[in-house]
Amino acid sequence: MDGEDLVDYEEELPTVTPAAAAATDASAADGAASADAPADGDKKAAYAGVHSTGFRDFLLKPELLRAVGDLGFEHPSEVQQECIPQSILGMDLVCQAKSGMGKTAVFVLATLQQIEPVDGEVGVIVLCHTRELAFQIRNEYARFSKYMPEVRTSVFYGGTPVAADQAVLKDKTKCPHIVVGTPGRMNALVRDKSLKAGGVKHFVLDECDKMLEQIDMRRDVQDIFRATPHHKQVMMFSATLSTEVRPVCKKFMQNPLEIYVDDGAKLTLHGLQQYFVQLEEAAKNRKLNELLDSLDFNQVIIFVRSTARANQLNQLLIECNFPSICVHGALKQEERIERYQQFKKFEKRILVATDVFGRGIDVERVNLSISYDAPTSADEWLHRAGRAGRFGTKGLAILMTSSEEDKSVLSDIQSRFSVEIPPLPQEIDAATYMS
Ligand SMILES: Nc1ncnc2c1ncn2[C@@H]1O[C@H](COP(=O)(O)OP(=O)(O)OP(=O)(O)O)[C@@H](O)[C@H]1O
Repeated sequence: MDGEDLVDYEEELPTVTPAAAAATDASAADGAASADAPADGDKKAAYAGVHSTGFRDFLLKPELLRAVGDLGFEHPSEVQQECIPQSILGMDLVCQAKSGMGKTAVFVLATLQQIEPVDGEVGVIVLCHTRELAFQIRNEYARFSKYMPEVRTSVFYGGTPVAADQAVLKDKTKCPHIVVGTPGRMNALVRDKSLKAGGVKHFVLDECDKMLEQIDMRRDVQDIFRATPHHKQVMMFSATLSTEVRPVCKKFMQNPLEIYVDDGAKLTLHGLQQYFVQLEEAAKNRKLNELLDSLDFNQVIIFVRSTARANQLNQLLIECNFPSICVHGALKQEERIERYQQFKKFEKRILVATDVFGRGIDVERVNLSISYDAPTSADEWLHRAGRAGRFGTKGLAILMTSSEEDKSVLSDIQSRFSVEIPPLPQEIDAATYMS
């Protein structure tokens, strides 16, 4: 694939006929047994997939296997079983699987397995759409590469001094072999030649639909991609890959393996209960207070549509003595990461967030996701709801609807994912959403 092809697709999106899409989906589905959890029994175990494959069967390097063991991963999930064997051989991959099913480990293991670190050379680039997610992925690399001290990983994103990134890249003894970052900062580093992409052998996009659908990010992604060598492994991941975005992804790849686990209507998480509450805008605060008082939860993320609303709501919750914190794009970068870490470490139980936290963020104890403001699309709902119920655990997602637009998003969600989202009942048995 050369650079020119990539420039073209902005104007002319390739179309996929429904029949072709169905054929692709059907063939992918053939290889992918259903991840539906049985009615009872251990959900976590059920989500591990039906084959009896263990991480050992992937013939990973001993240092990786040891790290996997330390992390307590007993069985690969279905998406891991489907993707790891080919991706560790260097095959291009486009992969869609439900939220929280362990897509990150696929590319982290695939790249660590193949990497041959050369000092002064970046061999792996991973791009994602938010700074917190980049930070989180970098931490995943740190956890999995624990027994590979020769491999250096760095994270680069905007809102931090660029000179620090440039200095790390310039110093041969510090230059990372693996770089995780957000498109804007990464492109700036490529453009000013601090990041020499000529040695890149693996190029990964996480939340790829988000990055390729948003024009400014897509431009940055394309520019970085063009700076890398023609011959390399390309892997892309998301929980939501529409039939429109799939051909766009494939333009970056050569004969990719396409894995769509639990596609389309099946994307709803089984351990997750979903409800809506119809109410007046002015009644939202009172209802939220009531929910936080009456529901049993470990940690909750409350989604709002703007920075101002995040600040206001957070203030209100703090005044009501709730252990709340907020994150949004208007905060200073160090503050954003600091708050993300506080929440992740369970120092706060309530997080009010804009959609910067809607995708990818993995906080194990979150079992409640409340959309105080409705998301703008059905796909964004799925990502938000998926912050609860990670890796097959139980959870609860509640959508507040107050306007006609909210109602239409609700009906889009129900038809897109073939789910019925009922009104929130007066009482819910905590055992049904607490793991
Ligand atoms: N095989 C496994 N066994 C146990 N836990 C696992 C396994 N694989 C991944 N996990 C854990 O499951 C959680 C979710 O994984 P991850 O964040 O990679 O999901 P994801 O598919 O990328 O989700 P999203 O689409 O929401 O970004 C993480 O905490 C991860 O450590």
